[in-house]
Amino acid sequence: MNANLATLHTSTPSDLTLIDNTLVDPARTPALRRTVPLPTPAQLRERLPCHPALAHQINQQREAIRAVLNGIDDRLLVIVGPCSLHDPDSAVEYAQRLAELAHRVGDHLLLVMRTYVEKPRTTIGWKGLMYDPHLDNSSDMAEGLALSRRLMLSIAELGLPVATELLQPMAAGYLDDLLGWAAIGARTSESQVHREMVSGLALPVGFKNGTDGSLGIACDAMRSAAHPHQHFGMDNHGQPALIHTQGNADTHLVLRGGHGGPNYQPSAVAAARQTLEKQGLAPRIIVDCSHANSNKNPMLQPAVLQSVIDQRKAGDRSLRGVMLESHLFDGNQPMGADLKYGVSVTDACIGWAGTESALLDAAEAAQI
Ligand SMILES: O=C[C@H](O)[C@H](O)COP(=O)(O)O
Ligand SMILES: C=C(OP(=O)(O)O)C(=O)O
Repeated sequence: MNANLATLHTSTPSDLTLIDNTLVDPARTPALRRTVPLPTPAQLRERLPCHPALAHQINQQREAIRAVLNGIDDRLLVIVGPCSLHDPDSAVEYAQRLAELAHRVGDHLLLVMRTYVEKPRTTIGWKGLMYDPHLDNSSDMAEGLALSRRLMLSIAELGLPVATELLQPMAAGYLDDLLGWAAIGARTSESQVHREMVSGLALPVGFKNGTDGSLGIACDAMRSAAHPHQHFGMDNHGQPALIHTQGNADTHLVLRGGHGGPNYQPSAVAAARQTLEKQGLAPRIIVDCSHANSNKNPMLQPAVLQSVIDQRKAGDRSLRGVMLESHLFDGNQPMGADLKYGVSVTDACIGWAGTESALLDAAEAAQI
């Protein structure tokens, strides 16, 4: 017999043990999978409630974002903030500065804070505050969920609309009542499960083009999410459920560039607009000034923002908003023991000084 085959582990029926009504081989299964119970979305919402006045504010913010996306309000939507939140103190300090700036530029720009607590990874890496709030691979997700919700509540209390990427559909119920806007990222726009989830969300959602630059998956996503779905899911009490959704009419395209380069230039935006129109989709476009649109060089983001403003001034009203990755200080840093305050631990960001000046310039340019 082949020596490799002889060393293969083979279980006999008597080795099998009943765990959770499933017969498993205990010599193998525990090493592959371990489960830790988490609170349900309803339990977390009860512990950290969104009180009626705040819920009313969030509904009004969703309406304001819809009005911008639909061209009823001529302001530019600006979804701005850290690539990821990793430290509550710097997140709140950032939010305080942004809330103050939001008032100053509010006649021309509608500011929404990126409050990203889940990170999609190309391969592996830190997955965000929700998954690993102590930043040490201890993966205290119960604390991560609570901390994420607490932070979003604090940011919303400052009067800012809250934006995030919804990456894990089962986690959406812990946070979605606090969101003014959400993104489906480049790595998940093609996913049926995400499209189903979006079809049941009562908020505006941007679908990003794929990492290869393809618009088709985001357009398909918008068409799919506009429809009612019946899908498998979990209700807010943690019960597996058949979910019936109504369809979401408030989706839009987010151009983030791709492997072939940026797609914010006038020719790329015109092509995107035509693609949307050909498919009967509303020409609502947001440009992500970061990622492949800035070749991951955060210092190029203001130039991308300027191009969007110039295109709007030249008459392109399909451009309804921008995204910027911004933190208190420029750049990023590797995850480690001595983290610098206010510096991103994921993608490099533009610092507050550069952010503030780019947004003040944008507001001024919008009035001319
Ligand atoms: O915006 C963040 C990153 O671009 C995204 O999470 C992918 O990151 P990674 O390629 O470092 O895994
Ligand atoms: C991951 C992000 O973007 P994308 O999906 O475009 O890579 C992000 O905005 O954090």
